[in-house]
Amino acid sequence: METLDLAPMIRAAGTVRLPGSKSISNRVLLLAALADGQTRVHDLLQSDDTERMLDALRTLGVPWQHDVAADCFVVDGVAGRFPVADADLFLGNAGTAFRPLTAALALSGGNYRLSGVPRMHERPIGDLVDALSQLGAAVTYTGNPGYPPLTIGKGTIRAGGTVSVRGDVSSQFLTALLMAAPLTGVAVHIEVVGELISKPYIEITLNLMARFGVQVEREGWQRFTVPGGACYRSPGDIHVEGDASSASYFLAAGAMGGGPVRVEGVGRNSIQGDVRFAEALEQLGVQITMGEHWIEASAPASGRLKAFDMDLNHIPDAAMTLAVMAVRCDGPCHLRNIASWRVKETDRIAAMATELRKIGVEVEEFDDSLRVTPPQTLRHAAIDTYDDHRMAMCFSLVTLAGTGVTINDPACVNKTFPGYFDAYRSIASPVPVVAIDGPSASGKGTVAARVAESLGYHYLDSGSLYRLVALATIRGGVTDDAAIAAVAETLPAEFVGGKILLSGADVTDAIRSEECAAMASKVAAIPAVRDALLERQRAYRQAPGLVAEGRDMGSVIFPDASSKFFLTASVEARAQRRYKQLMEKGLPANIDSLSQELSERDARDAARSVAPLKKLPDAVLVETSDMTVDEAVRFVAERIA
Ligand SMILES: Nc1ncnc2c1ncn2[C@@H]1O[C@H](COP(=O)(O)OP(=O)(O)OP(=O)(O)O)[C@@H](O)[C@H]1O
Ligand SMILES: Nc1ccn([C@H]2C[C@H](O)[C@@H](COP(=O)(O)O)O2)c(=O)n1
Repeated sequence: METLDLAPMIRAAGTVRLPGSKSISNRVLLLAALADGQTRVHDLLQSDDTERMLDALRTLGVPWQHDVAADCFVVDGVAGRFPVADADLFLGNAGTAFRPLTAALALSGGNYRLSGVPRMHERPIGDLVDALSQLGAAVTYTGNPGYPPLTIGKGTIRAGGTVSVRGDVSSQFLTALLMAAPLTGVAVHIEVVGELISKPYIEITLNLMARFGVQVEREGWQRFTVPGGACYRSPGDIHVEGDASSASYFLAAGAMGGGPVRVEGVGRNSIQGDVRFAEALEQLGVQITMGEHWIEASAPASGRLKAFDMDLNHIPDAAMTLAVMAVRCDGPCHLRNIASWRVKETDRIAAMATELRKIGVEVEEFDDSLRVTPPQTLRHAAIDTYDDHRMAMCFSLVTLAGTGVTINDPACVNKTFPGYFDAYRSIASPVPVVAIDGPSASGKGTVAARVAESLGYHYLDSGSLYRLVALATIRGGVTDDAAIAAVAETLPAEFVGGKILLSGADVTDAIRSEECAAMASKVAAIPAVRDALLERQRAYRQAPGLVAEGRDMGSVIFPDASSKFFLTASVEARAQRRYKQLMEKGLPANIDSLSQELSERDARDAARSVAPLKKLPDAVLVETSDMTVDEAVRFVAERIA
């Protein structure tokens, strides 16, 4: 499985042009296909879900082409009758393709077989099939009753009458019925049973049907009438708005990372319900400004995101973004009325709870709500994404809450936003790292500590971690690699006020012995030890920045470091420095044996197979043999990017 490591971010600001809305794109494609005349669709979302719809339309004999020069998709409508009357359609996990196509094909008088990925076969469709049956359609389940896959036969469509459909599981059932109703040629009255959820999505459907010439009459949200004889006519050109759900990640980034972050493609006049995410952000104190086609978000003036308790039924997709923002709020947050999460790409309530807990958040999970209590600190975790694009995009935001994350299967964002991570990195700036590597006694510790102090950055002496493992190993009499790695995994070390503690005891001087240094070099060659210490070292990357020194800071731990240095000096110069250091501490020393030990240690550190000591091509070489400490510090400080 592919994974993506995201560093902790220090701020977010900039502008993102949004990809087209998934909900609008797939509705427009189907309406354009069913319409009379040619439609030129501009700004169509190009992603897995729209590809499923485009593939299906091609299989059904609807002519369409991508006019690359004009940057639009041209669909030649079939005026309500698909040319291919017998076909197999695979629709992946695209609910916005599966439900409307089911309805349109069920009322088309052909024979079709519709299937998807395993998760699609777990997503209920029974309420839609029941409603279509009331109209005389012949739809049967080929797997579990109530779920795809489906077989559609030639039904006998009944004239007039009223059909009822449940509105409290997925609003896509009503959308599908509404869009397909004109194919019957007769008036169709639809009554919604139960409280209609996600109403803004129905507004999108009605708005787009009107753009294609079909006006639906409605009485509140309970009763809809599609008039008899209604048929779709192409509006000629149609523009797809930017995706308001995708906008939520960037607006949240502006709120969590300072901002301003502007999204272009949706704004004040959007027909998408998820633009109301901006109102939800305002309740958190976020500063929002809006134009006709853009929205901008900046952090609250107070600097604190306010805790919230909100009914989020009207913005179910964007609500996921709020669940992750809750980790930075100033108190427990309750997300209510989100039961529809359970039947989306995955059970999003369960998935969100599981993954938030991995990063150290306290989460209470209820049937239709989530309560999130922000922790003092977050920890790094590998986030499972459940083949759910929104899980991947949401969890990128924890990088603005003080920790890095690993996103498993990041390509799942292709469902709606193939370029998501590039767009995110274009507005989010990683916490800067100055990586200083080099051999023993080259002066990297001294220089790194001074540079960190002058910049006000955190400081990581990575060698001390290997020395601590070495000391624990010596003291515990541990010899085999697996046991040494286990020591590294659970190393009970603390850094308190300039002192280094192991199991609570001060070992600041003990880890500096030559015996410990030699052992450190040996345990550092064990791959499992290095793996065990990896995230522990990365956790030092915190705002406002980090200066990290060791052997593999620039190559393995922080390969994206903003500045990299390789500090070195001749063996003679380094042996002299170490000799002086020991003499000052009143410890016995011998120049020749120090030279010998340094050379052996350098050779071992440079020859090992994992993370060997070496100068990277992108590191600045600092030859300190003839430099004073002050000169070396100045040399580095002047070259920090
Ligand atoms: N440019 C320099 N000129 C003279 N002495 C220096 C210079 N840089 C460092 N020193 C001295 O050399 C000694 C070793 O330096 P330091 O501990 O910083 O090296 P190091 O590379 O971090 O070593 P190790 O990897 O063993 O921890 C210190 O006493 C330090 O003051
Ligand atoms: N990033 C690091 C840091 C240290 N080591 C190993 C190699 C050294 O011999 C030993 C002690 O380091 P020092 O305190 O002298 O910097 O630890 C490493 O492999 N990778």
